Parts: sequence; C-alpha cells; structure tokens
Amino acid sequence: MEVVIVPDAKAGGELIAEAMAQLLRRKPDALLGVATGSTPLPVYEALAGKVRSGAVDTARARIAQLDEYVGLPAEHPESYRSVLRREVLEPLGISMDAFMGPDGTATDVQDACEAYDRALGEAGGVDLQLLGIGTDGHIGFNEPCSSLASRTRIKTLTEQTRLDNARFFDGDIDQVPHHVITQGIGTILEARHVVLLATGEGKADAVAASVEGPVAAVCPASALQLHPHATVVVDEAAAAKLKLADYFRHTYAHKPDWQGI
Ligand SMILES: N[C@@H]1[C@@H](O)[C@H](O)[C@@H](COP(=O)(O)O)O[C@@H]1O
Repeated sequence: MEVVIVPDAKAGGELIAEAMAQLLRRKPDALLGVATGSTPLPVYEALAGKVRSGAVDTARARIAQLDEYVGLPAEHPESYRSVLRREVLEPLGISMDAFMGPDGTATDVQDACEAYDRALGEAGGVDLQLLGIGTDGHIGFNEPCSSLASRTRIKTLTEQTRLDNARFFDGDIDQVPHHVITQGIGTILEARHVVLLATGEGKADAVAASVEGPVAAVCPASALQLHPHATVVVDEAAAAKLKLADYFRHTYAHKPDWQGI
C-alpha cells in the first residue's frame, strides 16, 4: 500500500485525475470505478478540466458504479446513478451507454446484486477504482464487520451513515433509505488499482486505522492492505493521526518519476 500525503483536497484531486488520464492514454476504453460523496469531487473536476483542454480523451472510457440506495427511483436526484450522471458522466462527456451500475429499483434485489457482480467481470474488470471512506472506515457501503471476502449484495446502513448522508436529503434522516446495494469488499479488491482519497480531520481516525491498524472487518478499508496495488491519498488533516507520516512523505518524495501512483 502506498500512502501519499498531499497539501490539500485540490492537490489530491489533481494527482488522482492525472493517474486516471494516464490510464486512459494507455487504455482508452478503461473501466473507471467511481464513488459518490463529497471527497471525490476534486478528482472529477480536475479530470473534466483535462478533457476540456484536450489533455485526455474520454470518448471510449467506461464508468462503473460502486454502490446504490435501494428503493429510490433511478431518476431521484440523490440516487447514486443520478449523482454520477450529474457529477461524473456529464462533465466528462461520457454517455449513459458507457455506464454500468446495480439496479436499486429491482424487485429481486439479490438477483440484481449478483447480476451486477457478474457484469463487472464480464466487462473485463475495473481498471481503477476510486474510493472515499466513511468516518467508521466503510468503503462503498460496506459497513463495519462486512466480510472482507464479500461480493455485491444488499446491506443495511448504520444510523451514523444515514446521519452523515442526511445532508443530501434536506437534512432529514427519515428520507435516507435504510438499505443499499454495494460492491462487496472482495469485489472491490478485484479492481486492478484501488485508489482511496480521504480529506479533512473527520477522516483522520479512519485513515490511521485503515493504513496502520490490523486488517480487520471492523474497519472495512483496512482490506486495502491485502491489495497488490492500493494507493491512499490523504491531505494533511486526514493524515494527522498517521504515525508513519514522515516515512510516507520520504518515500513518495524519492520514488522514481516514471512510476506514478
Ligand atoms: N457510499 C458513500 C461512500 O462511497 C463514501 O466514501 C462515503 C463518504 O462520503 P464523503 O466523501 O462525502 O465523506 O459516503 C457514502 O457512504
């Protein structure tokens, strides 16, 4: 696992957007796994800037969704499908034909989960999966004690996560669904490169537990320690509780220029 400490969220966004751009130059039809939440927005903004300036071409890029609320109509403004259309696909000029995600409106939710998990494999697998992190260490919607081998499935949200996400539902927790579909931790770990971005002091405990704590289901993001190519990008505030921060700074400052993240 590589930990990169950047000065602020904008620098983190630029670093990850450049990694995505390099991937797309090498593999124009790369499948990018994207996350929702506030944290990844600087990545999408930086990548959209590169598309506008002609530094990268997204004509053949494909996008895969990480997780979804169960029961929200697909056209609901806060369904993750709508959020990703608004924040990722439209700014990047990628059509919905190149988008894949789980069906949060399916009557048979289990079947929808299995179908999406299969579809990811049939699409050749995710090339780069971008993740945020919840204050409790969750990735996607894999709440604490999710199996580290889990596949795409239905999960029940904790009260804390519903509270955290109420800000997208007029601050009203009652509007936040209890159930979600999320790629499992085992599914996420199949991506060729996993990049987690965390910013702000609110994420410092979760980052320290994920990077320097034991691999444990109680902290789902710690599963990234098992991945052969995982990059954790953190700003100074989110890095505040890392005991090895100086070591991470030193190794990143001295790595070969050609290596990228
Ligand atoms: N399912 C999403 C996660 O993918 C995201 O990482 C998390 C943190 O969101 P934020 O980046 O807004 O803190 O929120 C939700 O739970």
